[in-house]
Amino acid sequence: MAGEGVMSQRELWERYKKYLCICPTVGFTLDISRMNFADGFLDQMSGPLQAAFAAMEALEKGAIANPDENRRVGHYWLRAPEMSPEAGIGRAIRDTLADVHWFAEELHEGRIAPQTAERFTQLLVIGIGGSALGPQLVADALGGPSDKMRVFFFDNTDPDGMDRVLAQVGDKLPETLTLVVSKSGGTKETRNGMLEAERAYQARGLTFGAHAVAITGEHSELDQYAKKNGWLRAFPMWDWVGGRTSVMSAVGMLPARLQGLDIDGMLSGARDMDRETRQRDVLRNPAALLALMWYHAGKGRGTQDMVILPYKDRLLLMSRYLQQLVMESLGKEKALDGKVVNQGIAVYGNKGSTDQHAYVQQLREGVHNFFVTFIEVLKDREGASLPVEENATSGDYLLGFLLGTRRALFEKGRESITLTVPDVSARTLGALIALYERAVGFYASLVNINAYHQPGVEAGKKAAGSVLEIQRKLLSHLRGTKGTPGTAEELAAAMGATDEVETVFKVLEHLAANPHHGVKRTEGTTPFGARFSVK
Ligand SMILES: O=P(O)(O)OC[C@H]1O[C@H](O)[C@H](O)[C@@H](O)[C@@H]1O
Repeated sequence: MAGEGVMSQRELWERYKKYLCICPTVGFTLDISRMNFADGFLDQMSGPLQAAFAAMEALEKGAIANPDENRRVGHYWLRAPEMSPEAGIGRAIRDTLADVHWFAEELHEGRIAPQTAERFTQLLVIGIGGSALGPQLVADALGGPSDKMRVFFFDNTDPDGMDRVLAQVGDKLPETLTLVVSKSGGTKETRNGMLEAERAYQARGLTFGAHAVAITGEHSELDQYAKKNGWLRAFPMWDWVGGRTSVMSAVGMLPARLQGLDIDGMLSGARDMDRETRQRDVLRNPAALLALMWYHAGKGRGTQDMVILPYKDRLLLMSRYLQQLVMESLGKEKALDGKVVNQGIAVYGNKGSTDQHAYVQQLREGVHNFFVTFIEVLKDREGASLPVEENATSGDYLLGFLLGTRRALFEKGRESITLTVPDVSARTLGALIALYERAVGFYASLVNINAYHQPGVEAGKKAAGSVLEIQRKLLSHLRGTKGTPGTAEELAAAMGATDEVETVFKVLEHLAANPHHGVKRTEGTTPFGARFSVK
């Protein structure tokens, strides 16, 4: 099979009907007719898929599904606490959710109030990775003019990025609640963001703790800091919830509820999708079908990139969210049996039809290393639409462009999945997230990897730590020599770090570009001959 050149429209319609997966409880359909798998493929995969179902069932019952970290994997319990393997876990989930509702209610009513203003009206969320991407997606997808609080994010250690956000908050800082979110409680970017926020409050004569809430693991560094400094509250994160699947814990639920969003709707959408994706009949299970299509597209080795194209502005951040969920879960060096496999699937995308005017040219004609997932949203907007032409609205065009692009790609043998959802409501978003969480879990089983750890992330963090260590040594050396300038090579040698001369050079260039440490740069005859000193 090689696209519409080979299959007639009539045959495609038959294929569409044959394979369409309908999820009645959430109103989704998943169409895999434009994936060129052979007729026997689903049968062929039934053995490995049954094993994936069994592994998922064990995971949901509380098995150690993350063996490297010796942890359970409990994000499905967050929307079905009665399924958790211990009563204590179920209780913790319910109590935390009740607390989230209570806290938001108290805050909206002004019974929990800021130090000097009458009410909290703004929300600054500080976190990174799984502690930011979910909350950002939810805030952007579901937010609107009737929100109870305006939401901002620090999701990096970029000083200018933080200045930009604080400038937007502006005079409303006294009415701003800051949530600091970190499962481990030790992530440096988040720690830095917290310290920068703290300084901003102090600069206005405000006590940070009276405006701050932590969401973190018990006894973490952040938890201790929050307690010591009298923060308003700390909400828990549990070790059986991974960062990238934490959006339905307090991590996502607290900011969303504070914003005034329907978190119960989100949880119910996820719960219903979980039920749909527990079915063992593959044609009724959209998560199993997704995982199988990923396997088909990339031959179980991730050779094809996953392009996520929602035709809806509100779902713009979906691809960013899925980038972490898919790539951090599936991008692994070793299989569960220790064999080197270098697995993963690359994810990118923004939104249609916008991207049709950017990279879709390459998708149709260029290097053939991807498959597309179109996300179609049936509901155009609240209320009626303007006719932009006779019998056509802007929303009709959106569908026209989606179907047109899908056809143009398929004509060239480029495959796509089409996921159709009714709207962008809290329920739909919960179901969408749940669908991908489970698809990732199934796919990980199909390729025999641990989806729930991230050993590769540590290497970068450690290396960053040693850069900062070199900088500390360098500055103390420069201060000790009282203004004697040196080149990067001379300074590295003097510090006994000849091998690290490139790092020394990069650090010096950065220090000299910023006023804080008082490092001065004098031009040399070559770029590498510049001399550096501290006054
Ligand atoms: O929530 P935190 O502990 O601060 O972690 C934030 C993020 O950073 C880590 O490096 C992990 O790779 C992510 O999975 C995690 O979501």
